[in-house]
Order: sequence, then structure tokens, then C-alpha cells
Amino acid sequence: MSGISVLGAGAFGTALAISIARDGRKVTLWARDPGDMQERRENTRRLPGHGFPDSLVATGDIAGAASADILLLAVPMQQLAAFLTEHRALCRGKTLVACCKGIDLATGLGPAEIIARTCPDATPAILSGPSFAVDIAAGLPTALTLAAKDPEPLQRALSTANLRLYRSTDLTGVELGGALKNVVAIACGIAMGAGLGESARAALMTRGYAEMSRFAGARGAHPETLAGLSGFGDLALTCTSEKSRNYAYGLALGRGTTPDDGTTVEGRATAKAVSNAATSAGIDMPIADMVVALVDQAITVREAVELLFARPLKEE
Ligand SMILES: NC(=O)C1=CN([C@@H]2O[C@H](COP(=O)(O)OP(=O)(O)OC[C@H]3O[C@@H](n4cnc5c(N)ncnc54)[C@H](OP(=O)(O)O)[C@@H]3O)[C@@H](O)[C@H]2O)C=CC1
Ligand SMILES: O=C(CO)COP(=O)(O)O
Repeated sequence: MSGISVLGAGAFGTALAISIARDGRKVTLWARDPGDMQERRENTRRLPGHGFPDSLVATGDIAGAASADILLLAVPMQQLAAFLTEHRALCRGKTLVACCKGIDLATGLGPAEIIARTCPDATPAILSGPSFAVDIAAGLPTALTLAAKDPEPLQRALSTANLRLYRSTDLTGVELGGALKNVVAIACGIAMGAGLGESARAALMTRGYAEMSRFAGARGAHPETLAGLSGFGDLALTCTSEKSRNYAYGLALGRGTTPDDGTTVEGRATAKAVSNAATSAGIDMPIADMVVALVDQAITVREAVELLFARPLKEE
């Protein structure tokens, strides 16, 4: 496989491009508004403080960027379908690696299915797992899961000295782990922000993991995938760190302050998508349902706790 481009120059796309280019591999980073990134050798807006290696080229020319064989899709989940529809001619026959974490609210589909629908002749892949963009950009050791039908060539092409990729063929499990952990992270942030304590957070993480497994299992995911980096691993990171935007958003909600509206908080729309899909499929997702109600400010945190604790007692 030859030629790697990252489409979408947010914090994560920029960090991946830096990491892959650090080994001397040529990487093109496409931004819809590159500004002076290429001249300054830094994405000062989305990932300040992390200079570009020499082999990274930043550009606003999507046709040029999309001439690579491997395209990493690093736009937010709710933009993915429109992005691929607009650029489907350029994506024909490419390996498309979705790096976004979420479920499309309009269709209820994850990134692999969105790719299959919009670009049926492309090869879909998913890259997901516990990894803050700033950690990757700083060259700190990070391990992720890469899922594709035939993941080995891609695993070799994208692994770096500090980015260890494990391979999987379970695209559904990998994409759903990354999508669903954000919903649980919002719940955990709310609990911590409202002063419910660390025991409550541990309970939410555990019961949230049960919801993740239930939902993903119903869509055909393997249980071991949920237990891996893209599921349990990312859940552990995102539910315990204020560096997570989903967790920080929940913290603000729990404290009763106004969350920062300008950041990418994937769990907000994904909670709605999951709650809708689970209701239709008859899957019990009480934590996702509560997150939707709390995000919409339809209930208070106290009411959410009362509702969760009033549920019938059951076997674990
Ligand atoms: N940040 C992180 O640590 C990690 C993020 N991710 C995932 O990566 C995905 C992207 O997040 P992240 O990079 O952090 O997001 P950011 O909030 O840092 O940036 C979002 C980027 O997407 C661009 N964008 C939005 N809509 C479009 C569009 N229609 N066409 C082209 N570009 C578009 C924005 O462009 P512009 O700058 O012009 O507004 C911006 O550069 C999310 O799904 C997230 O869950 C995964 C792991 C870690
Ligand atoms: O997915 C992430 C870490 O693996 C980043 O989480 P946030 O999107 O909540 O910042």
C-alpha cells in the first residue's frame, strides 16, 4: 500500500498525521481551511504546540490529497455522511479508514456502514481506541485497534514507533465501542460534576459497559472486541480524564454550568442515535436514555438517579 492522506485537520487528524510522518513517511493532511498551517508547520488552531515533521504536507487541495491509496477520515461523525457524499468520486477504490467515534443521528449507522452506503467500491476500515490527540502528537506510547476485512497490510502501513495497532476483523465491535464509550463518559462526567462520588462513577462505567455490550452484541459484534482497546480501553480513559471533551461536557452539565459549545462532543448526538435505535430494537439502555434526557435538560440529575434506582431489582 502506498500513499497516506488524512482528510480532516482537527486535533485527531493532525495528531495522526504527525505521528505517521514522524517516521519519515510522506503524509498529506487535508484541511477545508488550511490557513497558514503549511508555512507555520503547525496547526495552531486545533493542535497548538506540536510542530509538523518534514514529511508532512498540509493542503486545502482535496483532489491532490485524495490521490493517496489510504485515506484516513478524521471529520466528526455527524459530518461524515455529507463529507463522503460530496467527495465520493475521489474516494472510489480507496481504503477509507474512519477515525471518528459515533453513530450518525440521521440514519442510526456507524462509520463502516456509512462508508459502505456512500462509497460502495471503497474498502472500509476503522481506527479506534484510547488515545488523546495531544498524547499521540507528543509521541507518547499509544495502542489502538484497527479493524478491516483484511487488516494486516493496513496495520503495517499505519503503525509507528509510538502507535501500536492491534488488528481485528470486527468492524462493528470496534466502531461501536468507540461510539458508545462517549455516552458513558458524559454520564460519568455528570455524576462527578454533581458530586455523586467515585463509587457512582465506577457503577456507571460498569453498567455502561453492560449497555455497550448489549447494544453491540445485538448488532453482531464479538464480546472480545468490546473487552479490548476500542471498548473497555477507551471507556476507562474517557470516563476518568478531564482531557476528554465528552467527560468535561458531562462535568459542566453536572455542575450546572454552561458547557463549551464550540468543541466536538460526539456523545451528545450519539446518545440520541443509540437511545432511538435501542428503543426500536427493544434493547434496555437506561444510562443512554438518561444522558439524552439530561443533555436536553428534560430532567435533573437528582431525578435521573431516582429513576435509575427505582428500576426493578435484577440479576447482574
Ligand atoms: N481529539 C481526540 O483526542 C480524539 C478524537 N477522536 C475522534 O476524531 C474525530 C474528530 O475529532 P477531533 O479531531 O478531535 O475534532 P476537532 O474538534 O479538533 O476538529 C474537527 C475538525 O473537523 C473539521 N470538519 C468539520 N466538518 C467538516 C467538513 N464537513 N469537512 C471537512 N472538515 C470538517 C473541522 O474543520 P475546521 O477546523 O475548518 O472547523 C475541524 O478541523 C471525532 O469523531 C473524535 O471522536 C478520536 C480519538 C481522539
Ligand atoms: O476518544 C478520545 C480518546 O480516546 C477522545 O475523547 P473526547 O472526544 O471525549 O475528547
